[in-house]
Amino acid sequence: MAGPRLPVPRLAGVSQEQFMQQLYPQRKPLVLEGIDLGECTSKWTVDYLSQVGGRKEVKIHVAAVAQMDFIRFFCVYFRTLPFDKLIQRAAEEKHKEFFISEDEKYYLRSLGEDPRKDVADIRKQFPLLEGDIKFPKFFKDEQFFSSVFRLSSAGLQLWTHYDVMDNVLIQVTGKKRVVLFSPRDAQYLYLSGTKSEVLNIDNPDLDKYPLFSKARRYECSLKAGDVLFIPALWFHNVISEEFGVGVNVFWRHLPSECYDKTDTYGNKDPTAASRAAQILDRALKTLAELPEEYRDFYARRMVLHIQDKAYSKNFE
Ligand SMILES: O=C(O)CCC(=O)C(=O)O
Ligand SMILES: [Fe+2]
Repeated sequence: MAGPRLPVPRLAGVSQEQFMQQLYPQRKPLVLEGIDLGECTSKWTVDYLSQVGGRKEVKIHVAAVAQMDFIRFFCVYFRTLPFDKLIQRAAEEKHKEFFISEDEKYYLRSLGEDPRKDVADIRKQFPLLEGDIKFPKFFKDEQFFSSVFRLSSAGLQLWTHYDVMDNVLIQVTGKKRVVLFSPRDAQYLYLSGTKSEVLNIDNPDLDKYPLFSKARRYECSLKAGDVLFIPALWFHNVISEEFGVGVNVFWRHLPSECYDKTDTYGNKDPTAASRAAQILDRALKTLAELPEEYRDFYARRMVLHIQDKAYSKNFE
């Protein structure tokens, strides 16, 4: 049986004050309608983007199947294309020129100039597009982390993952379906790093992933002009129902010193969480010195201790 399904609330005409004071502190996803995004929603056609976005080489994922398999990267390839070529290919269904197959799909997540050192910022990498888009003014300027240009072929599905920044995902053109899961349901998602191993969320293999049926599934459809607020740590899985482009803006929720300074993607765990995970690995190595019966007993006691000391009492 599939888990409970819940709609993501949609709200129109939300002011900065209402967002900051009432909505943001709830740490729940929301679709915001009617936000002033500038001219991008009408201007960013395939022709316009291929002309104005330029010929610069961009790194992309090319998928021979719609559901990208990030675990084995089976049928997913990393390639580069000039931006204008990418736009044209991603917007068409069958390709005359292709890497793997005539119906391959494309995904762009834009990167910084030097992806190891710089965060993505659409205003720097695509300066001619900057004037067309206004970021929602919900956050303080100093919270800004990055702005990422995203582009996807129709039908492509991005695996379920979490990011560590607050996020406003601006759907500029095209439609997509986004399914979200609460950070509190992480125990049902079979995580591998920041990603869930359950690729087929609509028809999951429950023999392999029985707990997945307990995960509460929040769902929304985004159309051009919609903005989805994804709080940090909320899992999201995205299917592009049509070819479309979007921009997501990551904002820091915590003070900047809490984040990993080498993170350019917005998905490295806060440093205190990584340090705690390293200490836990050491604790596990120490427990391994005991025979199984004792290791099991003390491991269970440690789990109870963590639950008692570190779980929040405020969450359902
Ligand atoms: O809409 C997309 O293509 C992916 C969105 C996403 O993962 C993000 O904004 O963090
Ligand atoms: Fe994401």
